[in-house]
Amino acid sequence: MSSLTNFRIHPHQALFLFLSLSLSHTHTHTMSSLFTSLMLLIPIFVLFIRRRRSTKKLPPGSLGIPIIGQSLSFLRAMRANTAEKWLEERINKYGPISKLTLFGKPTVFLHGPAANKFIFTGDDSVIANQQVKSIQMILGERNLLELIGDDHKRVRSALMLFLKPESLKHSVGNLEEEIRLHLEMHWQGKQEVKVLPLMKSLTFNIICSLLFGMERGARRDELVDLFEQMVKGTWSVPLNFPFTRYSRSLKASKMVQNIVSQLIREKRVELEQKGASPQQDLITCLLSIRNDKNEEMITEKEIVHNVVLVMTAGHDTSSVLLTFMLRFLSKEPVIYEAVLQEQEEIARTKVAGEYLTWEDLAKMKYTWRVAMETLRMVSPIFGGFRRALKDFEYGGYLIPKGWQIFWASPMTHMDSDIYPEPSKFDPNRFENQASVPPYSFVAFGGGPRMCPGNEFARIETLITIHYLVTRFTWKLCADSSFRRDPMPVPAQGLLLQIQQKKPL
Ligand code: HEM
Repeated sequence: MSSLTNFRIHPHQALFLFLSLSLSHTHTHTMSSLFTSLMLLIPIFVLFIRRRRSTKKLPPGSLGIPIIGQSLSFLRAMRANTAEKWLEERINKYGPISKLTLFGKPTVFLHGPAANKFIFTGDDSVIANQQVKSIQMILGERNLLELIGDDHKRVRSALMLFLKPESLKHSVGNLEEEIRLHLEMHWQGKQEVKVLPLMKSLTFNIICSLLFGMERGARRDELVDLFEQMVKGTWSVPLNFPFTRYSRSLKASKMVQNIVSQLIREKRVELEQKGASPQQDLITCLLSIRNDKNEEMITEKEIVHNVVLVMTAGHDTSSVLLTFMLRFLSKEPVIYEAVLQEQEEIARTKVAGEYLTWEDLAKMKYTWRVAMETLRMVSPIFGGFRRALKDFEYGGYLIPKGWQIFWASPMTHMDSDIYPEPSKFDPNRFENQASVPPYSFVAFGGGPRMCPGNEFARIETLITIHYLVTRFTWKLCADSSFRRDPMPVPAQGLLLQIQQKKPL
């Protein structure tokens, strides 16, 4: 546990200490020496109690109306893309630690790299990663975000078997095929495209095909519609009444889980009866992990809930990154030229139709810096929640058991002490990554729960950008402002005028 955390001593413990000391004296001394001891101990006891009380302060701020608190005003700010300003005003008013009520629970908001470190690496017997009720009910209680201790390690290592770079190396060709197919279907021959929905469809198809081994067709189409419906309710007030965003989302989640369960049944048959390779997709890989007694180590419920999590965590995030990269590249001609040059150099080494290799991806250093700068300025994940499992102190304030702990990436990413001129788009900030202070770039989180899909996201982003800059030119054709819902959504989905300059 971080040294910043001091546990409280309960009043009965202090009293017990006091009485034990006094009584041990009665065995050996006279009444007057007992009296003297008591007189000496009373000021120490009073000081002890005072100290305890002085550390018992709750953080500044107001909890507002129970359950609702500041949720509606925060969600309004998110939708108006003023959530950074909303939080900045809090920080200016109350400092980096303040209390509020979000999504039905008393919450403490913590700001800054030290707070990020504390949250990401905190002892999980004190800070649990439990999500807000609305998210938990939608994604399922056995998803990785809800698991702690050995359960978290077991399921996370199972996912990493598939998401680690050594395994992903073999997926570059398949990934490239999905991307080419997408460009042939949705970009080739078009003059105008709406980027965000296209990127969502691309990243969803990539996940369905590479991670779930799910064929294109009616089932994938049904899944994508239900999924969109499901995601909309993740950051909402958890009121389960007919026609609320939240209840629609819960209903969609049930249907998504049914589709995934059916898929698992099919994969189990393929694995047990048709000798499918465990490496063919994530679901088959999870089904094939066995203990000494040849029992499945990841339960069916865990597979369902984690497939739903990976869909959520890996699809919208990557599509937002790609969309906003195109937006920044459209507005920054010098940076666009540098990306183009890097990608053209790689394209020149290929004959028509030849696939990119793992080594090619390693050469795309500048393009990845552009991605990191995009993530700094428009993080797909605005922030996240943890829950206090015990009373603890942080920064001199008491954080009571049961409260939520809220972190928000944009507040760190736009801090001018860490990133000079934070509103300037400058990928060279990441040229020397060692110069970025720890826990200051938190687009992928940090610590033992850092995003396990970051390498997957890197590969799909680099290959997609390679094709977009080397095969097309584009121009923004409308307003490029955006709102958060809860992911960043550009106005009109980011409309681009495009022209194909080379065959795919
Ligand atoms: C640009 C793309 C992505 C971004 C910005 C992103 C961001 C994040 C962040 C910030 C967290 C940590 C949340 C927290 O600690 O509260 C996280 C966790 C997670 N991400 Fe990603 N992610 C991306 C892509 C992906 C992909 C492609 C996958 C899967 C293929 C994925 C799967 C996960 C999972 C399973 C977790 C939970 C990890 C755990 O609790 O141990 N993410 N992601």
